[in-house]
Amino acid sequence: MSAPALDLDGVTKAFDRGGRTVLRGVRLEVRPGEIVWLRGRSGTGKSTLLTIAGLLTRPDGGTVRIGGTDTRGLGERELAMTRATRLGFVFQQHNLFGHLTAIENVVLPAVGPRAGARRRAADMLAGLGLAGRTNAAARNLSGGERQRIAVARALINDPALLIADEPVSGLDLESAGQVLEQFRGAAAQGRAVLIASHDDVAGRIADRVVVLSDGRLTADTPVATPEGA
Ligand SMILES: Nc1ncnc2c1ncn2[C@@H]1O[C@H](COP(=O)(O)OP(=O)(O)OP(=O)(O)O)[C@@H](O)[C@H]1O
Repeated sequence: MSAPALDLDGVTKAFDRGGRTVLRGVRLEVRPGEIVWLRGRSGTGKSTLLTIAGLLTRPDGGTVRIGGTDTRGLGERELAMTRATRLGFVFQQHNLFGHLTAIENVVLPAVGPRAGARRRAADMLAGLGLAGRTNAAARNLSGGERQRIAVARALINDPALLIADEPVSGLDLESAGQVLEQFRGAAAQGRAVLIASHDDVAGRIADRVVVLSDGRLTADTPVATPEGA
């Protein structure tokens, strides 16, 4: 069996000021092709957990393995390279550059030859029903279109693990459904997907749900997929 795309073991994190311990020994595996939905009340530390899983924040203790590689020994350059080539991120605020076109935003983080990246980006945008919007400035697109472009951007380097923090928050149901379909497609291609979301709609695509409470993942319940979903 292949290594988990993400393996967190005994992860702890406290923030200096106020001395709050946010994570108290989190254990989580996400396997290739699996979609895990991370839930928890506001302020419980979901974003903190995602930034640790995404190698943007170092934990105080515990291990973070990406594709079986222990990241503790990696320096900043190696962490940055791992982030760029093996991880994809989607945030609540799509973080697109408004003055750049849709395709320019998707290609921006591409590693390797530009021409190939542009072809892949154009294919992805076409697959998202955005072929006609390829050269539109991001600021002129709807929130749902921008978030679909943000997912395409996260996939440009063919990451093994996709990490999404509140990716459908504020979107109407149809747009949210389209964004979630992209995650489902990414998982069908063998990518692992970890989504933190307050929206129950995330349950439509999740294989598992884990709940963060008091610094630990306290529940790990299979999600029933509704008929026809
Ligand atoms: N850089 C930081 N410095 C100090 N405290 C922080 C920092 N980042 C987060 N925190 C604190 O850690 C706790 C968890 O925050 P986090 O954003 O991870 O929660 P969350 O579950 O994602 O919340 P929400 O659902 O509201 O987005 C909060 O009390 C927050 O104030």
